[in-house]
Amino acid sequence: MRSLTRPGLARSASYQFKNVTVALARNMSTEAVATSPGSAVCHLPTSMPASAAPNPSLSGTVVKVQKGNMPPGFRATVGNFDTFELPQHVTGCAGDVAMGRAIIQAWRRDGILQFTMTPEQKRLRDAAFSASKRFFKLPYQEKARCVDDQSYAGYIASGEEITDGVADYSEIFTVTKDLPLEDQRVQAGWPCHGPCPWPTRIGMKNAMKAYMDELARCGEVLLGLTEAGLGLEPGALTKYTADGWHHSRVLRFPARHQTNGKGKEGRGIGSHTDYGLLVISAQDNVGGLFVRPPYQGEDYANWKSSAAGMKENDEGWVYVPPQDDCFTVILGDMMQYLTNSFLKSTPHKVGLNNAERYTIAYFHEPNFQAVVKPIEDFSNGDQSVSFHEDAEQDNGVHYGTHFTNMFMRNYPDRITTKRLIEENRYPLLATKELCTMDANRVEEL
Ligand SMILES: O=C(O)CCC(=O)C(=O)O
Ligand SMILES: [Fe+2]
Repeated sequence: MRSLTRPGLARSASYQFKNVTVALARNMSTEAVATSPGSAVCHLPTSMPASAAPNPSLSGTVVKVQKGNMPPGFRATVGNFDTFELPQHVTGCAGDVAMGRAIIQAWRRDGILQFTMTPEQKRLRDAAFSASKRFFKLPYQEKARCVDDQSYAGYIASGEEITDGVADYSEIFTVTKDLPLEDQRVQAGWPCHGPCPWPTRIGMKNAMKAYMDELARCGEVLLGLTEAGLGLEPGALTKYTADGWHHSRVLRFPARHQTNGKGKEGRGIGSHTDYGLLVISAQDNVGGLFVRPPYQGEDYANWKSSAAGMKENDEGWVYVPPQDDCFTVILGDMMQYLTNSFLKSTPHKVGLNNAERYTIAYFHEPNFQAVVKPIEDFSNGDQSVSFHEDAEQDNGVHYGTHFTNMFMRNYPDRITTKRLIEENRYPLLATKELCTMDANRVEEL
């Protein structure tokens, strides 16, 4: 097996560190477990990685897992990720800073972390998964009617989604912002804006709405902790998520065919990165997800050129074992761009297993109109990072354009893509109106 070096907190060539005190990523600073003085409400990771107990995800051991767990035909390290218990609110207390730093270290080391579900979150998750199962059991004709020609929301049949030119066998219901036809943005023909074509009778709309509202709250908490961990002003990240383009993919993966869950006839989802800030997922107990931790020398910028298909068949993937009552959180392209790759968008892929698999991925995103700009100065514990001298001299990334590009590429034959092209809507993305969030919400755009 090719040996892969992990960056830990090592500087990348384009970073300029001030006060370089580089701690080993694995050697968690004591600050990370320090409680806030006099605070009873501070919250700490439920399982902090102890430096004495190496995280197996880093051991480099290749493990063959028994049937019914890791999809057959795959070789990967089995992950054992840091698990956090999130606070209800972020106040900026010492505990928030400590947890923010621990969260950042986990993402920089593993590309993924977990947080535990509250009883209420378990209830919402169960209701959403039940609705998902009711939906996918509907007759094909009924599911196929759940399509909209202006938004990308609705049903995606198995084999319809294309990643890196190859069909994926996931069956999906996408939920995007459910905008009525009278909405001004829909009237104006803004790309991707339109209703969500919910199925009738099966209670999916209410279940998904309640689930996504709760994850939107968690997404804001995670961004708040990330701000605290990076030493940023409150709002440095969350200013982008006002009326964020949050969406979800409700997924069902069929059981594999004879092709070992790989290749044209049996791939779950090919390797890719997702587009926005955070992806918060819940999976059932079947297993199929793999993530690729940040490796030195592996640099992708999916907003510039597609990262789909990268390293798909290489060594170095980490299996994400189903973990009872935990959400996983990976990072998206906009988080990478904002932090100048200090936090990288997490490559991941899905293999088909012996049994069908259900999962729901929630995407916590910037506002569709947001133009995201890299943050010039931040810190991570003792380590300060500045991009003043190296900052890319570009005009930022327009999130709505990135989202539209991704969906047009993944669904080239969908009615939504055809209408977008026929009505020449794409150039609207470059107009001032579509590239500027409300000035009260995001300054300096
Ligand atoms: O199935 C999963 O766990 C992940 C799904 C995924 O990567 C996606 O929907 O973009
Ligand atoms: Fe994904």
